[in-house]
Amino acid sequence: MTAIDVQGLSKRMSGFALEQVSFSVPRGYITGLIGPNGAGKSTFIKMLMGMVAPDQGSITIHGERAGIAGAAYRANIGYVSDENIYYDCLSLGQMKEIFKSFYPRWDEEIFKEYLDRFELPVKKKIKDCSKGMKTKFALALAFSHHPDLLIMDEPTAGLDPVFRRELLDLLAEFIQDEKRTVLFSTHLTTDLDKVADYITFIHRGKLVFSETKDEILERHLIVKGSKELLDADTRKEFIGLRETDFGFEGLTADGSRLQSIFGSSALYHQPTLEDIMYYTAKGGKAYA
Ligand SMILES: Nc1ncnc2c1ncn2[C@@H]1O[C@H](COP(=O)(O)OP(=O)(O)OP(=O)(O)O)[C@@H](O)[C@H]1O
Repeated sequence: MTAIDVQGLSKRMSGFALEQVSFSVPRGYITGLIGPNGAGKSTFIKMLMGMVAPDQGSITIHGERAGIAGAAYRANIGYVSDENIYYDCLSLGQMKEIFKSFYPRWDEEIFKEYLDRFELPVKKKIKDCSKGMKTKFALALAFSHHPDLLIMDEPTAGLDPVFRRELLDLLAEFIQDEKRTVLFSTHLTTDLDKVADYITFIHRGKLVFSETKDEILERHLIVKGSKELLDADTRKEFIGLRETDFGFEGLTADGSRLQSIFGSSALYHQPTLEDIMYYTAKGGKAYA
């Protein structure tokens, strides 16, 4: 089952273009959206939420076409923005009163539980809250209207490590019934190591891959060797290369192929998600 289906999505802005992005987010799992600064993650998330209109392509959420006009599907989405989208002059309690009127499945008891759990003072004005408190408030709101889908833009940024771990546990709990789905962007790939089932990687407005985390980690390989192994053909096998006077280290997306080419003359190890992001972003331009 698919929660989100994206087909041929394009958006042009000054100095940036999201180009022909197509992938799907499976229902019942946690998908991590990764990519370097300016890759287009927030723009993509805003398109999901109907806050930015695509130039071309379509987004379908639980079978309903997403868009600026069609607001009904949004009641089923718990959304956490990376910006403060609340009124600064209001208290948390006052903001909640406005927010809940948009959500038919609003659950006051759950909201109170999250306020306690996150230690949020209901009378505190939003402008007086720390960044982490605002994120916790956004999460409390999102969890309190029984969404089927959580879409979050860098929810773990600005959170202390203890709460970050707690949030990851909450996400794992959220998808337990296998009908609910989480999509979140992050720069903290260690968060994804812990909870993500699928990874979608966007770089310079283009989709690099969207696959299960296990498949991604299995097929990519870091290769180290002496410079004699590099020639015009073997260089093409790498997504990114770091070269020194003595040797090289590079990332390939087809580990078994490179093992059959270099055999025992090179060293191999499995990359982390951070390695994959680093080499993809730097490409051939990375030097030690
Ligand atoms: N309203 C806008 N008008 C023009 N350009 C924009 C607008 N919003 C974003 N951009 C540009 O679109 C590109 C992608 O930005 P976006 O915020 O989607 O990236 P991101 O992957 O979320 O980055 P980061 O990891 O730094 O948050 C950037 O070059 C940015 O300057």
